[in-house]
Amino acid sequence: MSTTLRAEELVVRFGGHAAVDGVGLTVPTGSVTAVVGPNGCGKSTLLRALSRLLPTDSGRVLLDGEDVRRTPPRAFARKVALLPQEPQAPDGLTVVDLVTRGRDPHRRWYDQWSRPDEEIVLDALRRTGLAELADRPLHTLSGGQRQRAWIALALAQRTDVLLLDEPTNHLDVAHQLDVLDTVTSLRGLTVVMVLHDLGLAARYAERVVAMRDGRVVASGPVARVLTPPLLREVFDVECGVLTDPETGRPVVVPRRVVR
Ligand SMILES: Nc1ncnc2c1ncn2[C@@H]1O[C@H](COP(=O)(O)OP(=O)(O)OP(=O)(O)O)[C@@H](O)[C@H]1O
Repeated sequence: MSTTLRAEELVVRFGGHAAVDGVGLTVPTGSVTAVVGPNGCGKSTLLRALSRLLPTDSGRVLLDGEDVRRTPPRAFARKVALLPQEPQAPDGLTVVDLVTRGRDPHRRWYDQWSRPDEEIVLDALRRTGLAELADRPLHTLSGGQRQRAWIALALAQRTDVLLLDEPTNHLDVAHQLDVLDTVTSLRGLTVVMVLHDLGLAARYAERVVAMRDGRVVASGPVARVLTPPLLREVFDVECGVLTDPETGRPVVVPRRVVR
């Protein structure tokens, strides 16, 4: 487990507008990074560019030192899994069908479904609390159950890198903690996740990338980035930053908008 991910001077434009505007990023192997910033600042676009879902206008993404445009899609999918913001599945697909697809990059069309594949899928279902719902069609699930099924799919891919766009979307507080405990406790896994909840970012991430207007305003260890002046600059919100007496980690208290 030692896949390295790096972006150099990335630019992604939609029409004339640069949604990602010269972003450089080095993601330390085995670290957990939260990408934060206001609506429309380019977080999802950055994640999609990192996962090669979006072509870049300039700059490059390097995976283990190789430009990802040269990495074949299946090889890429064995190393990097993406949870997009609003994933879509064909009608009628069941939870287990979806999670089983996580094994596709690891299997050739003529390979038999193996015991290890089966165990990996069951493990992903268990870790996301979905074992009981495995045979349910996705469209019959609640929003939070469906979100967990997509996370199970990403886990079943058994990649070194997980890119998660708002993984806690639709989740109740217990499942938010469950999912983030799971993805941040898998040893050696490199996680980059977009989070709107600064409390969760402060609690789970080791590093924070703060974006505004397509650019990285600050990037580094949580306590260095989640500071009142920086939060004001990025979000136009005055915040208090306290220390959780139990964990010693920062707790962000939003106080007022200062536009
Ligand atoms: N396919 C697209 N076509 C045109 N503009 C787009 C497209 N996708 C994103 N944009 C624009 O690019 C900018 C960045 O969008 P992006 O979704 O990356 O923001 P975000 O930071 O993830 O926002 P949010 O917090 O609201 O999810 C926005 O101005 C958005 O309107």
